[in-house]
Order: sequence, then C-alpha cells, then structure tokens
Amino acid sequence: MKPSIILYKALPDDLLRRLEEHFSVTQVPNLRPETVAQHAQAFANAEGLLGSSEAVNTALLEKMPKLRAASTISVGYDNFDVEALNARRVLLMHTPTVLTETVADTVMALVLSSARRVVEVAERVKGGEWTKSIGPDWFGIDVHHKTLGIVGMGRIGMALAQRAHFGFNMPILYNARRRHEQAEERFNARYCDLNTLLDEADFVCLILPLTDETYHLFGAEQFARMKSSAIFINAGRGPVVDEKALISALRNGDIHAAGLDVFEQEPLPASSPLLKMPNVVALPHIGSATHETRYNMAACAVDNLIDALQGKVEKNCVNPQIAG
Ligand SMILES: NC(=O)C1=CN([C@@H]2O[C@H](COP(=O)(O)OP(=O)(O)OC[C@H]3O[C@@H](n4cnc5c(N)ncnc54)[C@H](O)[C@@H]3O)[C@@H](O)[C@H]2O)C=CC1
Ligand SMILES: O=C(O)C(=O)CO
Repeated sequence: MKPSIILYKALPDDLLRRLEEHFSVTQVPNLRPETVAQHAQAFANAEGLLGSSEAVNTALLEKMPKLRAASTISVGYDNFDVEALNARRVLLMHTPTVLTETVADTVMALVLSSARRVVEVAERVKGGEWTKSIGPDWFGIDVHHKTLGIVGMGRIGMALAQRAHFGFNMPILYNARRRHEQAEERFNARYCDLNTLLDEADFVCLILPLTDETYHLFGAEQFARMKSSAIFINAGRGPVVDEKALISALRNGDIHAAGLDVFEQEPLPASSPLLKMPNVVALPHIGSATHETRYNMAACAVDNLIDALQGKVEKNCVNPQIAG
C-alpha cells in the first residue's frame, strides 16, 4: 500500500501526478484546526505532509501520530517548530538553491526601485502629472558605486553580492555569523560588525532567516545608526525588523527610504502607515514568485518528500541528524 500524505498547497498537474505515483494523497486547503477536524482520519493516517506558509506546531503534530516527514515549498522554515519535529523524529525538508537567483533578482529590484523611485514616479506618470520636462523633485539617487551592506551572507546574500559587484560596481560590506572567504575572494566583500556596516552602508539589505536570535534584530537603535541618506531593504522575514521602529525612522528622516518584501504581519494590513509613504516600496512577499522558480520549488519539494519517506536525507534536509 502507498503511504498516505496530506497536501496543503495546489500543485501543477504533472507534479500532482508524480506525487500520486508514490503516495495516497489527501488534498486540503490549509492546516487550520477546523480543516484538520474535518479530515481527522486522513491526518491521523498521514506519514507525509507537503505545502507551505502554514504553522506546523505541537498541536498539529498531535493530530498526526504517524507523520515521518514534512516537506515545505520554501527555503525558510520558521513556521515549523523544529524542536517538536525532532522530538517526534519527523524529518523536515526544504527548497534551498532552486530559488536563490530569483530572490536575489527581487532584492536588486527593491534596491533599484527604491533608489530611483520607480514605483512612485510611474504612478505619477499614470496619474497624468508628467506634463512638462521633469525637475529635481522627480530625481532619485544613484545605485552604482554606492556601498552595499548585506546582513546574512548565505546563498541569497552571495547571489546579491555577485549582482552588486559585477553589475553595479558596488563596494560590499557584510555581516554574518562567520567570515565568508568566497565572498571576500570573488566579490571583494569586507566583513565587519553590524554597527560598522550600519555606519558605512548606503544600502542595508537584510536577507536573514527568522530565528530567536534574529527576531527584532533591527530596531530604533539600528535605524538611528544608519546614514540619513541610507536605504533599508528587507527580503528575509518581517519579524527580523521591529516595524514600528522602521515606521518611526522613515517618518523622522533617520533613513531615506525602504524597500520591503516581507512584513511582521502578512498580508500587510491596509491600515499600515507604510502604505502611505511615498519613499516605501512594499511588495507582497514575491521574492521567489516567478512561474519558473515556483514550479522548480514545488518539484523540489515533491522530490524531497519522496526521498525523505525513503530515508534519503543527503540533501535539502533541515534535521538529518534524526534520520534512523
Ligand atoms: N522574500 C522571500 O520571498 C524570500 C525570503 N527568504 C528568506 O531568506 C532567508 C535566507 O535564505 P538563504 O540565503 O537561502 O539561507 P542561508 O541559510 O543560505 O543564509 C542565511 C544566512 O544568514 C546568516 N545568519 C543567520 N543568523 C544570523 C545572525 N544572527 N546574524 C548574522 N547572520 C546570520 C547565516 O549564517 C547564513 O549565512 C530564508 O531563511 C528566508 O527566511 C528566502 C527566500 C525567499
Ligand atoms: O522560500 C521562502 O522562504 C520564501 O519566503 C518564499 O519563497
């Protein structure tokens, strides 16, 4: 008999067929308690779980006594209680690498659009305001040759550094938990402590995972330290930043502008002051959202679940140490 799994995200037809070749699949719209209650037997029987963007915690694991592997269609896994998974010896698989280049493109888009005011001035054109040759009130600031500070020099940080160094001649500073020889050799990146990076960078780009250590890593103190001409970019996770402090820093002119793909609450509430600020580019968490990359992420997650339930954890496994 095929192992049973729960699928909580729609998949392209060919990937669903691939999954069904290996598993008996129950599709559900989400992992909310009412959904779990409605499909209690399927959850009770499931050995695998596949989807994204939902909390997987002790309460859910209690409803899934046979669960052996969870596969998320994302690289970030802050929505999983990894300790609880480890305690239950449930493997957690994720999708690094396949999305790295696309997310780095998104970060570069945030850098360019916030510095050159692309969204703001395009709206002015659409609003019929371009009636004569433009003046300095439409101008932006240069990106090329400016200093880029990267906080979190992982896979995406490296892909961003590559774009900035070779494409835009930007000197690169970085802060990470350890020195990154490749970043220094390939992109001439300079390692520094966070305060030095904040003091010197023209663009401060966060591409960090959300962990206990990174929660609210950026607050009033960090924004006050940045240059008043600096642009702040966050494409990692919203709660790494104290959003109230960010709003104050933008209001007070402590920083010049912000480009944001992630927020403390997603979707960003319509009442957020960020939406009223012309110097904020706010995107709906589109870092990896291209047709090609989202397909590749889903395919990777399907393969990951097939591998994990066969005990293969050589790649893309967050907690391989628990494999039997
Ligand atoms: N906006 C979006 O759509 C996307 C956001 N992300 C986010 O980006 C994160 C990074 O992805 P990758 O680069 O693939 O991960 P990665 O694991 O390769 O890189 C993360 C880097 O952050 C560093 N780091 C962790 N804690 C730190 C701390 N306290 N101080 C300084 N550095 C620290 C790590 O050492 C590592 O170098 C993901 O965990 C996810 O949260 C990822 C993909 C898409
Ligand atoms: O993969 C992730 O972690 C995302 O945020 C979406 O691609």
